[in-house]
Amino acid sequence: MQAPASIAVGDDAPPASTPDTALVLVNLGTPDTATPAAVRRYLAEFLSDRRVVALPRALWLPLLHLVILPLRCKPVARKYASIWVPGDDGGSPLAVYTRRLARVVQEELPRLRVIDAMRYGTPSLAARLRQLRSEGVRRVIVLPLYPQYSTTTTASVADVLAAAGEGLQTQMVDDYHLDPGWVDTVAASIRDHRAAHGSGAHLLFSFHGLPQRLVDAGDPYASQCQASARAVAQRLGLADDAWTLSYQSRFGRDRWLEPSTQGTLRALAARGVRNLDVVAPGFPVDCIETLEEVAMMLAEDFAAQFADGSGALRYIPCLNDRRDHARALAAIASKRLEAWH
Ligand SMILES: C=CC1=C(C)c2cc3[nH]c(cc4nc(cc5[nH]c(cc1n2)c(C)c5CCC(=O)O)C(CCC(=O)O)=C4C)c(C)c3C=C
Ligand SMILES: [Fe+2]
Ligand SMILES: [Fe+2]
Repeated sequence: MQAPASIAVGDDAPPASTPDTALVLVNLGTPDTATPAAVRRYLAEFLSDRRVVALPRALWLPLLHLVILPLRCKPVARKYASIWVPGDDGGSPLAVYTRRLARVVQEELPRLRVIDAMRYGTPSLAARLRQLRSEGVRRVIVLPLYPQYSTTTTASVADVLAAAGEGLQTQMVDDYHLDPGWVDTVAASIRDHRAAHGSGAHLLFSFHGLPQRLVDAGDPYASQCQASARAVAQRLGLADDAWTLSYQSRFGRDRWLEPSTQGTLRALAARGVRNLDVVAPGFPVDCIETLEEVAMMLAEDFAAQFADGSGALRYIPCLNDRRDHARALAAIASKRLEAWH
């Protein structure tokens, strides 16, 4: 389904005189409602992307539509319902926080037009590019909200830009996994959380996983995750044995990156770590993978490792619409802008 070329309502309305340069913050995408039908629509688009699942189409598409989607859409819709943000400005957390983040980045960059877009679902990146063209925007900086580059995520945004960016001068930020402003902001969010809620005995960096096969084929994602975690730990002055990196959100039967977050939580519990802080700096905004998988399911699993009820996983929220997050992204975009002058 495609949105009309110009949807200028509410927050989407361009300022009276539209700047000729725009910044588009692109996130993965998420269902429009917490219903099995919407989840099915979203997952069908997402999981049909060859960048995400590279299996031969003749094998994968029947498996996806006849087995995976029918099995998955109902339980996943229930998960989304458990984290849905209420209110007029509510919706799926990923959509809500991406939209709010774009508004704060807009405040930081008054001379640019700043909008959000999604790789899958709505508002689609292709529709946003059409909208910007119709508003008279000539130059677009595309900033995928993936701090670490992966062929499955970042390159897929580049695919859309190549297909739908005609008539626009475009630049894309490939990654920002060691950007000093971003590293500072992640470190500050951990420090703030520890100051407010007490410091756990250990810090776990949990990143979204990836099939090992892609890493073996040269995807830089895992090494960028490691570099990000190390940089943040260094910024916090943490000793090497005070933090661990792991990968969450497995999907399918392939071998995924190790160690898994669930296995790591259990190993840390067995080692006697009772109070564990978990942060997910691969996710710029909170979503089903952080709020449901980590803050609900994995937190329960961790607590269950201690029969006397003494264990607690403390989830540190994503950067979301924090002012320093918006400033860090604005600075990354501004650097790209300078390259154009
Ligand atoms: C083969 C499958 C998948 C790959 C490869 C993959 C890579 C990948 N994903 C993200 C970020 C997010 N993924 C999210 C949800 C999600 N991811 C997959 C599968 C793969 N991801 C599925 C099936 C789902 C949907 C949820 C479910 O059915 O369990 C999300 C959250 C979306 C939301 O609506 O909240 C994010 C964000 C990265 C960064 C990445 C590769 C590096
Ligand atoms: Fe994913
Ligand atoms: Fe998940």
